[in-house]
Amino acid sequence: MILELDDVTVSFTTGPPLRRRRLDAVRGVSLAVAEGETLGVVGESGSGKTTTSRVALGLRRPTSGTVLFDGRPFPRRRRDLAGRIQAVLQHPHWSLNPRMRVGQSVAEPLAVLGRPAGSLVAEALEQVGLGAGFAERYPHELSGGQRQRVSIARALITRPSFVVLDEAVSALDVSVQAQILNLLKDLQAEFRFSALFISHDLGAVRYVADRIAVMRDGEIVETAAAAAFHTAPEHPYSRQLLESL
Ligand SMILES: Nc1ncnc2c1ncn2[C@@H]1O[C@H](COP(=O)(O)OP(=O)(O)OP(=O)(O)O)[C@@H](O)[C@H]1O
Repeated sequence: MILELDDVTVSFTTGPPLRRRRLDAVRGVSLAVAEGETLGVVGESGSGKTTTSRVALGLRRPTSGTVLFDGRPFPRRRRDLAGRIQAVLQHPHWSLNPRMRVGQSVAEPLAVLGRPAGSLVAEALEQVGLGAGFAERYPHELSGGQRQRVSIARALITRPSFVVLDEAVSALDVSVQAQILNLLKDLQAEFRFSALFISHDLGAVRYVADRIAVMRDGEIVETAAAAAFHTAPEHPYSRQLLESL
């Protein structure tokens, strides 16, 4: 397993002083992502998806439960992961620095590791269907789909074994979404990374995931192979999601 969450709970304390209360953003979540597999997590707003993605990226420690990446707890220093985990998030204009040329943004994960970029940036831009010329552009000169392609190039440039995609296509038009999902599938076939694909959109999740976990109110109510989920979802909430598609 590349990633294993076992009985993970993340709690926050919220509310005004004297009326503080505990809120579990996720509660008792167990999931595993196998080598080369894409696990899809679907759930509506507030179901705990973003918290799950932050735990999977090692950016948030669970209040209780265990998280193993490649069989071990996350290292104390993120740098020790050496680019083995990367993220693609919803709004590329948050992850891409508006003042940096695309080439510099794509090279940044390598720079952090002290590795030379050489011809890798041009190659990465070709791989996501943009072409090397895009390296000179700024994010505001790109369409939403192109920006998300840049984010993907940037995520894959360290050849991660695991990628977390959190609402990675949700901000895009439907036709552009399909292009990006196809690109992701092609890149995964080529580079064989494992992925956690998180979205409120069951259609997108079903398109890319091998298995699907359904989240509701911080808990996983069902995990099933994508094919089985399509024909025979077990949980009433899963059926409801499928019917609303
Ligand atoms: N830092 C925080 N402090 C207090 N409560 C939080 C915090 N982060 C998340 N929560 C709460 O935990 C729950 C799950 O939040 P989370 O962001 O994981 O959900 P989500 O499924 O990603 O929703 P959305 O799609 O709207 O972002 C929500 O009720 C949210 O209000």
